[in-house]
Amino acid sequence: MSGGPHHSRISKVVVTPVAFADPPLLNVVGVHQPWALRAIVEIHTDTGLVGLGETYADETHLARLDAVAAALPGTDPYDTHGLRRLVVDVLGKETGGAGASFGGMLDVSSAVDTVYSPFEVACLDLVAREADRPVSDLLGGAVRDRVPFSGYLFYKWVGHPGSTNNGPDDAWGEALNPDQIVAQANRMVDGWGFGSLKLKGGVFHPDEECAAIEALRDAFPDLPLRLDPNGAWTPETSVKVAERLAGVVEYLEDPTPGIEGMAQVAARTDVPLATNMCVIAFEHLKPAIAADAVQIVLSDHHLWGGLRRSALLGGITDTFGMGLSMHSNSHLGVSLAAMVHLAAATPNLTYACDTHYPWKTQDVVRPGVLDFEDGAVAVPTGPGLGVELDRDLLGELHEQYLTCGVRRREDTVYMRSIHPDFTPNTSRW
Ligand SMILES: O=C([O-])C(=O)C[C@H](O)[C@@H](O)C(=O)[O-]
Ligand SMILES: [Mg+2]
Repeated sequence: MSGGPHHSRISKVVVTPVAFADPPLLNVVGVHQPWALRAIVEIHTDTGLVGLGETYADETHLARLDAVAAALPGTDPYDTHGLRRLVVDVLGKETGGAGASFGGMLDVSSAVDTVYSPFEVACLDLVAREADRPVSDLLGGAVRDRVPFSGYLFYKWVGHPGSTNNGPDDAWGEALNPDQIVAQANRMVDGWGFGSLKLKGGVFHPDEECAAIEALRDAFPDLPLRLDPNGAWTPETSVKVAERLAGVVEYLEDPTPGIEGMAQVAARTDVPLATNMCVIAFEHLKPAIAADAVQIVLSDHHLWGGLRRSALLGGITDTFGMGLSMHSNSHLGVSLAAMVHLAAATPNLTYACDTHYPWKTQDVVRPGVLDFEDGAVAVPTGPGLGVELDRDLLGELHEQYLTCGVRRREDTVYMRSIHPDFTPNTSRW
């Protein structure tokens, strides 16, 4: 028998959809449903290791994850280029070559990136566990040992009308005016120690949202502030808001939709513009840079094709003298761990990252690793991502998925079930 080393192979892949209680957070397209969905990806090897990933769980996406999961056994967890080719191949077959949209908003290459991401993260978790090193070491090593996050403020209702999850009212209370937003910010800062704040806008007239930012400035004179209306304003309105909030916000995020609209605004203000809407895939970088449309890109490893491609994005923004920040969606601890390792190993990530983490009351990972102190999470130093699944909690949240009835994120549909005349506020003001 030859005495060469045994190279681990993927033996089994499990994708578990989960649902967790989500408060009624308002945004430009509606309101969060009572349940947020995620999928937890586990990749097992024939050497007995398990690597973890986390992603969205809309049913179209889930079907794609399952198709890739079925094709993975026997492959090499170190071969992430091979993994990507496999995802392209599987998605091509699944869509009959007709193209693949994700959640009705992303194009083919983004669907590949989005499906590839949790498998890549799980493979890196595996490889790092095998090497007994943290994932950040696979990304070039941590350049910081703590990753700062911003407190993510939302306008919100007191509770979900007619829903029993979270009880009729959640612990956060109503936030529909500047005083209530300041109260919410106090709770965020007191509980988590955040050193910067982001307000999700696009819900009310821009004058009201500017007043909320000004109230936050009065209440927290030293904290950097951001406002993100997700494209609710015209370029003209965006310029007016930028004039009003110049020197108050560190950046305005997606004030208006599209690279062209953002470029019109950028030409008329010195307030930096950030985006996680008009630059969401590599092919958007060239036109955005050529038009000088955005000064800051928000990375997101779930959308940009995993941790290594997000690191590549960091290199590109650095090359072109752009800022880099990090976007989030409602997520659990596996995603947070991956975000922390990526941020730790990205030298030019100079803004505090976004996170929805404080809004959730349930998780699938064992507690004690990802604690917020002074608004930052210490980079896990154990092997891999550094987080372990709690099988009981995973089972509980999977059961919630099975019974909750939600199968995709539909903020507008849910809002219309409460306010039938609602139309999304995109470019409304
Ligand atoms: O920065 C952003 O655009 C987001 O965080 C997008 C999210 O979907 C946010 O609007 C939300 O959770 O409602
Ligand atoms: Mg945004």
